[in-house]
Amino acid sequence: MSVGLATVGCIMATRSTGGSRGGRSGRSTSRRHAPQPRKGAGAGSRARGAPAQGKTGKAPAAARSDDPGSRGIARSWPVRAARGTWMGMAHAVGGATRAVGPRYPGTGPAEGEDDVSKAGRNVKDAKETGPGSGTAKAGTAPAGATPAGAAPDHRADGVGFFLLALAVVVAAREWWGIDGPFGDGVHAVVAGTLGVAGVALPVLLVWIALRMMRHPERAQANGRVTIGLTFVVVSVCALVHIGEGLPSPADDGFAAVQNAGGVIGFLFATPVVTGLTQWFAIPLYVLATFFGLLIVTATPVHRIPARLIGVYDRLTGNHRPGAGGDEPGDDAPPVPRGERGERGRKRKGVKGYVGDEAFEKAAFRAPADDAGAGRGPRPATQRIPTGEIPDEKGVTAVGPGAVGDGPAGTAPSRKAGAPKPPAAPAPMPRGEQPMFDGDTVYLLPEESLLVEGPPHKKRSAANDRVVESLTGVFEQFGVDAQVTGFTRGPTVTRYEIEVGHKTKVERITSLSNNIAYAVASADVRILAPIPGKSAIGIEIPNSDRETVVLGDVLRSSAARRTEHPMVMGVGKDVEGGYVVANLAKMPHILVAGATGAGKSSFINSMITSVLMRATPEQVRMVLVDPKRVELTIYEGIPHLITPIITSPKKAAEALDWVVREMDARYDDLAEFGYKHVDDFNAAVRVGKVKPLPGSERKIAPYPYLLVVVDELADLMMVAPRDVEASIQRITQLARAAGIHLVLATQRPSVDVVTGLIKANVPSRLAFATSSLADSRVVLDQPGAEKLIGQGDALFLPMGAAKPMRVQGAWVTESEVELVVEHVKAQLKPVYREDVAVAAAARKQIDEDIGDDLDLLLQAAELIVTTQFGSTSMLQRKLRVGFAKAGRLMDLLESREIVGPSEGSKARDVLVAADDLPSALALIRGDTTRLYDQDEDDPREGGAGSGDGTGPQAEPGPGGVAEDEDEDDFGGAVTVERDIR
Ligand SMILES: Nc1ncnc2c1ncn2[C@@H]1O[C@H](COP(=O)(O)OP(=O)(O)OP(=O)(O)O)[C@@H](O)[C@H]1O
Repeated sequence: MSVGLATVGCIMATRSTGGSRGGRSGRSTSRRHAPQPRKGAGAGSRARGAPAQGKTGKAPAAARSDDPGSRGIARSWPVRAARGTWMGMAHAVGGATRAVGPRYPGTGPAEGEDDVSKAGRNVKDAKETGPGSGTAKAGTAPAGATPAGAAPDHRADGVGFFLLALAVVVAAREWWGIDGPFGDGVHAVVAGTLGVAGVALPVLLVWIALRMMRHPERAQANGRVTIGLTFVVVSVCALVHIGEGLPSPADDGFAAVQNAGGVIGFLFATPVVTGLTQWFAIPLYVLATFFGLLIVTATPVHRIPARLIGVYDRLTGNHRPGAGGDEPGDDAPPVPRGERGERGRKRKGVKGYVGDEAFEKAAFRAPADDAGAGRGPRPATQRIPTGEIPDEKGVTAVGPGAVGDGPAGTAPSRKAGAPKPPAAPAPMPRGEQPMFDGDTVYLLPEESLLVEGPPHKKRSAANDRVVESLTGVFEQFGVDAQVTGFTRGPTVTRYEIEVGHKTKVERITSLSNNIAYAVASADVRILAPIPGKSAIGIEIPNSDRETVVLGDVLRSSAARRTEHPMVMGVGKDVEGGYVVANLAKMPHILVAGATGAGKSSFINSMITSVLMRATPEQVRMVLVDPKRVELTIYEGIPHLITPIITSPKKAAEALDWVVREMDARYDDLAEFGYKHVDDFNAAVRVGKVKPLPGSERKIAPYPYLLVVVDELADLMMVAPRDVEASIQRITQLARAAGIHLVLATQRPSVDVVTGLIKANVPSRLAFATSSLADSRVVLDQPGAEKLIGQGDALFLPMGAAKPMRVQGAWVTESEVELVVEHVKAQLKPVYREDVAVAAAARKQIDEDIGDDLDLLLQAAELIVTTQFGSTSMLQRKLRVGFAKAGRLMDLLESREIVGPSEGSKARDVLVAADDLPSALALIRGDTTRLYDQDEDDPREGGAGSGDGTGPQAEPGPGGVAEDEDEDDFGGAVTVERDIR
């Protein structure tokens, strides 16, 4: 526990703004060479840290601007003393300011932080230095941390203190009328500049100062506030000046200007009124004032009503669920990226992301004329509470960046000299979630780490040749049809054919072999008709195909439109639109395709997308890689909750752990009355979830858990029943618990992708399959057998009626390496020990069963469902010998599933068919599942009703969802039509 507490307090997730926004070089320089001071490190340590930059020959901008010492300017002692005194006073005032009012991680010791955690944090601070920071001192931040924001509270305190002093000076003259040459000078400046509005200046200065001191980390928000206030001040001065009759210094004297809108009022009001009359000027400046206030309060126009309700609730103390009043305001604790913008929203779907398309729907398409890549919100620097992972039955919850001193839970690192991973904390009572106190700064990887692809071609000579060939075929066979156009995708082009008045559509479909012959391609796919169009589509592979790079997909507006951490870049559709999907909305996906079709590449893109967009405290992963080669590159990333699992047996056990984790989450949801983990997290973040009386538990948000299995067949070979049962249980319930499965297989046969798995994994992605039968297993329809490999896929997200053809996004190994290097350099993984512990515990229970668990489960299921306790039936159905069947029967008897032997008669079956799940759970030794799911488990309701879209409630793939919009692939997917 103490180690857990010592781990981390909060992470500042910073999304770099890309090269175009500048500062990139400075940032990366500092990442590699300039360990920045952690919060709390004194100026001295900052100065000491700076020389470490010496390798590059110049210090990063942030360090240079922040630390005079780094500029090498020798200061005399009086200057240093004055500066030290000023900063000391400023920091004392700043600290006092932060100590007043609600606290949140990042601006001081969190509530409840104990000495141990503080001490632990200091240990961590001392240990954590970035790679390459050979000279880094204790107390320096991990490399890459807030270069521009080194000790933001120190700087902000200095500025804030100055503003406070200024406010006092202005108030002394403007409010209390202190006379004298100094006072007159102040009045001349204040009233001369702002006119009568200068009276409000002290209030404004105090407000800005307090804000800077209380939220030093919100550099960006402070910038926004400054812009908004500028609008307000200028507009108010202009309005006052108009109201006072537009005095001018030349005609009416400077005193008249001072008594009106000041120089600002004069400069902004006079030209507008002269040019456009005051009937235009007054509404203009009223609007500008209003606009400025919206900027200051970060209120989009459509959120004004919700904000007003929020203000009302705050004033009246009214706690309205889902209303703005309870939501974090500008001055409330910062909310993690992806969960912002929830103020004032009524709950509909997943709270906190209402209005976010990727959350509202499982799949969505952006219109073709959607703005291009590079637009949309760019996640900014922010501080977020670190990912404390809740535990199961006392499961230790540990988060990234923890530093311990024991060997347990060590993170295997492929890099020589990589920092030693921390020890896992001691187990805690069920549901306990240790808080992470202190500051850890985490930067999301820069987008520029992912390369840009070539611009998309809308037409090429190859397309013209195909049009000629198609026309030739129609002429040759006397079919009245013509090519009316085409849309070129990266891999295939869809040619649109319109048939003549009396021509049967079948005439075209029957020509498919001739068309394939004419265009010299075996992979011709005919859509008759193209959904939503009176035209036939003929998809023909491009002889000059293009690679879709992941970087472009993630930079597209479709991806930027949402900040959801589980949004991934899928690729491009057949019209060249970018496709992104929200894994949380899938909520589980089956990825299948023949060897070499592109599954692993897809999984790489998926994991890289998550690494690019999500902090370890937002998303944690369990990676299962029985092939042992595909995912090893991710070993040691802080998003991992357990080392990459390569043994199929262990993988089956890990799935079992996921079930337990899900159960633990559900217990919390039930206990605190929330239906979805997002609701729970939002409530935790605003302090609405309080530990039960007498409990010392510290409640923290749950991260999403992404479980990736890169070869389901290997798991199904070792423990089919167990794996199937775990998958079934996870997929049925896990959505509301924030747990999502990605199952990949190159053997989409019915023994691997069983009916049970299919029924519960609603989203499917089929790469080229080797047979039509495989396509049917994956998609419930043919089509995948005609795909051309190398990332060409049919994507059928949950709720979609028809699959969309996409070319999967491609990310090179070197890009992945860069991203992985970036995340690993910042935090070390902290593994959940209970994954292994649960497995060990189970082994003991199963000792007398030995390797027969799976057979025993099948036997129990057979006997209970048929209510017929016959050994020879077991022999027949399970294809086992007499001795084995007899042994199974004995085991079943020992577990009171069947009665004792009655000679040649069948044994009594003691368990009713309805109680089968409990009986199977008993055999597995899983006591947490000993309840009747259908009747007693409060969790069932939660799952289905989290947002009303549990897998069972949804139309499955192939099923037709109501309101199906052709362009709206069920909601998990966005397609952006800006073609690049
Ligand atoms: N999206 C893509 N864009 C371009 N090329 C791709 C894409 N996906 C896969 N490829 C090409 O296909 C090759 C095989 O892909 P990948 O390894 O992902 O297949 P796989 O289905 O995982 O095969 P296996 O099951 O054997 O691991 C890659 O090495 C690459 O050359």
